[in-house]
Amino acid sequence: MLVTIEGIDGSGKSTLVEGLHAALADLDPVITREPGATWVGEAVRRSIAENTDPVTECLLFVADHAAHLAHVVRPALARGQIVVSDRYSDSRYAYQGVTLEGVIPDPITWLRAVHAPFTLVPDLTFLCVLPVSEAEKRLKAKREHFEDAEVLERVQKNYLAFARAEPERFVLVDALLPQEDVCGFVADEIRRRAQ
Ligand SMILES: Nc1ncnc2c1ncn2[C@@H]1O[C@H](COP(=O)(O)OP(=O)(O)O)[C@@H](O)[C@H]1O
Ligand SMILES: Cc1cn([C@H]2C[C@H](O)[C@@H](COP(=O)(O)OP(=O)(O)O)O2)c(=O)[nH]c1=O
Repeated sequence: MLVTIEGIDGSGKSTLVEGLHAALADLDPVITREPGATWVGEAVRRSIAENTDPVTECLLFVADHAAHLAHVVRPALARGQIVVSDRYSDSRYAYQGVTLEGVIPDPITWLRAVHAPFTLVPDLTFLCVLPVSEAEKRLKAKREHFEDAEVLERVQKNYLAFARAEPERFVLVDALLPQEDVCGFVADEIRRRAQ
């Protein structure tokens, strides 16, 4: 079973995934992430740091996804393990759908077409949702660089549209709840679906 965790910067994904290590330990899941599960992530980090052009950055994110699938996700699924990924293909559709606006016509359709021949669609996707103002408050306390509020609003709008279009795959998570409640809810839902 392939489970993905999505949401805007500061929505609590890393914190949630950290909690899932303990909460799901008996299921022995492979807990992984995009970008950065393989060395290709280093190229992505560099492109983010150097503010490269949006097409180059997008294609590096896609390369990171391809390497993640080939070297981590597919082998783990073949071994019968549950895979939980902090960000996955929907991050591209939501974020690069915004960054490629005005650069490539209909970017989300293009992004889906680029992924379709080689990606694996997740069985279950948790979307952490909270007001952008709250995410920014959390991020300000934590780090220097993050997307600006206007971009995050548009990214979250994309995510919510994807969730409406695929209600059987997406589960909305109230990211304003305390960390333990978020983790408990997600862990219970993964156990229920894994049966
Ligand atoms: N449920 C929560 N309630 C309050 N603060 C949270 C919650 N989850 C995470 N945080 C805090 O918000 C900040 C961003 O969380 P993080 O997990 O890094 O988000 P993301 O990985 O989605 O960017 C961190 O400082 C974290 O401690
Ligand atoms: C995986 C992915 C991430 N991103 C963005 C989201 C973040 O702003 C940045 C780094 O991702 P990440 O390290 O997951 O940041 P965070 O912990 O805040 O969620 O890259 C994309 O734009 N496209 C993608 O496909």
